[in-house]
Amino acid sequence: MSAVEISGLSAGYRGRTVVSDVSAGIESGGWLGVIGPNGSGKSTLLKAVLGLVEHTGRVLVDGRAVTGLRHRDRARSLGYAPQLPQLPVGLTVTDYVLLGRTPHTGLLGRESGTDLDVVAEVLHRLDLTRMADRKLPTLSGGERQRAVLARALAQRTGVLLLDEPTTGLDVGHAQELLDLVDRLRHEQGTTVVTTLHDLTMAGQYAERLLLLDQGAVTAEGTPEEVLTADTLEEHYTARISVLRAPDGSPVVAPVRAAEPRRRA
Ligand SMILES: Nc1ncnc2c1ncn2[C@@H]1O[C@H](COP(=O)(O)OP(=O)(O)OP(=O)(O)O)[C@@H](O)[C@H]1O
Repeated sequence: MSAVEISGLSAGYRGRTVVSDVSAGIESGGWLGVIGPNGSGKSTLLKAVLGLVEHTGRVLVDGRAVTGLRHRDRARSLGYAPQLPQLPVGLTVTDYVLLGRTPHTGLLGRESGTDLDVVAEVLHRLDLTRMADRKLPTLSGGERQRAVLARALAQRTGVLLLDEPTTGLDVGHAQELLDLVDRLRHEQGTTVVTTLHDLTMAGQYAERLLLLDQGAVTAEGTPEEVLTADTLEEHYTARISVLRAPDGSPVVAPVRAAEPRRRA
């Protein structure tokens, strides 16, 4: 169980600020969805929470400052699945997911029976058992995406930061993955922060949404509050209708222009 408190977080690269003064609180077992157009700073915000990019401001996990944690302790409390991970070509799926256990392995760096059990369970949950011995480059894009999530889940952290976890997944596997993350938060109190481009899914799974535009928070609240046609049209420069699913949740539908655009 881990509560996350972000206050006044700004971050950037080589002196250029791309995330400005973001504050957000996520209670233990909560799910915050970070949305926003391309380049608005979503990935950078996640990296700043992890301390991977230059930043100012504060991130507390259960009241402890993340910047004060040793690398190993940080990796025990924050699990991260990046959007574009570097995948070591020579590793099998099992070896790669075992890397997620590194913060827990003993001084000699040998994996224990518990580590292997955790990996087997995570592979099973993500429907990867059949591929356990395959080399990473032989996986399809969606299978690779699930292996990246498997590695983060194997870390068994109280907080999961997932950057576009459904990229490249078909709708069934995307739902399966988000359902699994949702189960973890209900069963184990895992606190979740995801970036998602699929706004309908973001609204269906996250309890609260934070909309970034040019690095600043432009809307924050429940999916019903944030996913309005006016707000989305303004910040995404898009034509949007917000429909309702049978359960009343917002369905964000792009609307095609009446006149086809002519090529110049
Ligand atoms: N390593 C880097 N060095 C310099 N600039 C960077 C770096 N990574 C990202 N940026 C810039 O920071 C800004 C925010 O990028 P970021 O990846 O956080 O956006 P995003 O909202 O996650 O985008 P997308 O939806 O396209 O994935 C962009 O202008 C991007 O070009």
